[in-house]
Amino acid sequence: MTARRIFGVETEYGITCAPPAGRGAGVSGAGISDAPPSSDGAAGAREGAEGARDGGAGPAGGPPAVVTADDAARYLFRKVVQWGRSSNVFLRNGARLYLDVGSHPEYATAECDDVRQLVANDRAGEAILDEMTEDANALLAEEGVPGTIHLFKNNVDSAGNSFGCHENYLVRRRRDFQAMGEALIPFFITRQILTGAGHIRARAGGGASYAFSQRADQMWDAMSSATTRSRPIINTRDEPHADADLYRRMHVIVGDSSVAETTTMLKVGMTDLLLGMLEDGVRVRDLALAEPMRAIREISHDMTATSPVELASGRRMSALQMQEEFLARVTAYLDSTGQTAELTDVQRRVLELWERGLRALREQDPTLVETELDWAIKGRLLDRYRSKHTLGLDDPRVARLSLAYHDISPQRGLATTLARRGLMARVTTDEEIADAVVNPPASTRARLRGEFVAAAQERRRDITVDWVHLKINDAAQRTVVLKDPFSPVDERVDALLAALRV
Ligand SMILES: Nc1ncnc2c1ncn2[C@@H]1O[C@H](COP(=O)(O)OP(=O)(O)OP(=O)(O)O)[C@@H](O)[C@H]1O
Ligand SMILES: [Mg+2]
Repeated sequence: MTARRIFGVETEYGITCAPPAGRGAGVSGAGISDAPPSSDGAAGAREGAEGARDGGAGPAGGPPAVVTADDAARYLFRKVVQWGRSSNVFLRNGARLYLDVGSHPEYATAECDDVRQLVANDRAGEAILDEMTEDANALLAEEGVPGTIHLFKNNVDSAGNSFGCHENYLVRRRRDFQAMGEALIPFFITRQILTGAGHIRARAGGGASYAFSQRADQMWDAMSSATTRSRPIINTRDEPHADADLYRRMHVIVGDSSVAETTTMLKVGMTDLLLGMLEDGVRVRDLALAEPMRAIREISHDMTATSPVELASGRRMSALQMQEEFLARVTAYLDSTGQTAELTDVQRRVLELWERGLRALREQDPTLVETELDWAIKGRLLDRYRSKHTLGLDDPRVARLSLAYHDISPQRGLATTLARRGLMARVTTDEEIADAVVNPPASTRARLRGEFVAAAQERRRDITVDWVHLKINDAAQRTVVLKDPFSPVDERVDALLAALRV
């Protein structure tokens, strides 16, 4: 077995309220059949928190929304606020749900220790937010407010404002955290050729081109302790949510939100395997980039993945060659340490998809991954639609179809239909997702939090919870601090639960 690791994914969602039919309704799911997406309603997905903090502009193009993104977010969270008296709550499945600055919902999965479990928990977040969206739309209808709220699992709106999908990995504390960064920065900059969500990018002189990543153009620094003023690849703010003597939390800011489960699986799974090798002391010094922030953009824009970028050593390598190096070193490390034979099924699937994704690029044959990697699934969808209707990539109908790929609604979005038709692969089952909506991961600290939240809800008791604290708000103010995210059992929590149930 590879070393056990805790990880969690935070996803910020784009939100918009589209005008009703007649004034341009939301994108329909029809795009994958023959009819064009019905209208331009959803094209103006509003900016997320980061855009708002940066003073980003409002949406460009698309009709004016009838309800602002701020108002839509308030409708979305109305029930949550009634229930939790806050728009920042922990749920009985161990996750955190909140409304950040800039009116945009964020779901942070509970701590997971297995990639498949993480994928189910990430999808559970979508299911929870979709249910909230349906409730909010019913509320709009009741109040006679025209419009439909859409939630998008993407990273950039039509005005170019960006919002994030952050990955968190528990790593053992070492003095050479910065040295790990030497290997991780070129890894994060090049993995977009596999895990990018696909992005229609307006060209300066007119027209558009397809790029790997929505997020690449938005990153400004390699490493930094701030995510608001600067936008780093790794956030070095030291907040481990665990015993600080033993651990750090690697907070990864770069990376597109993933729609396909297999893309989430690969993104987190490949990073976990590389981290295991680096934590074991293997160094990767020779792949540092000369100009990381320039390289991240160039690599995103080059769909061949074969144009060379300059390394700090003066050597020139393509993103494809660099990812081939990372994969070769991880595979050799797993072999030489006897871990290959003990990999889990999902870890084998990660290595296989990593290899096949690179082969697809080497052979320029996206059909090798066209049901598994977001950029390829979406690229195929857009290509077929464009050739059927003879449209340019810069046509607004193509932009709307592209946006519908990210709409989390099983009715209005495309993912559910694509999966049903065998055009998008799955990792989990619907049952696993339904389970993750109500139950926390059973193997981590999240289990304790989930039980505590559930017990408090049932007894209507007032509590305060965060990643490490469980507290009953009564005269005794009993608090338990959970410094070990690996541990799903704790006698102190048993006592706390007993106190809640009296
Ligand atoms: N010790 C840990 N190691 C790795 N991941 C963790 C650990 N504890 C919690 N996590 C995960 O980290 C994520 C934290 O999400 P949260 O949105 O609260 O992030 P934050 O960076 O602390 O806060 P913010 O987004 O407000 O800046 C969750 O997905 C959670 O499961
Ligand atoms: Mg967060």
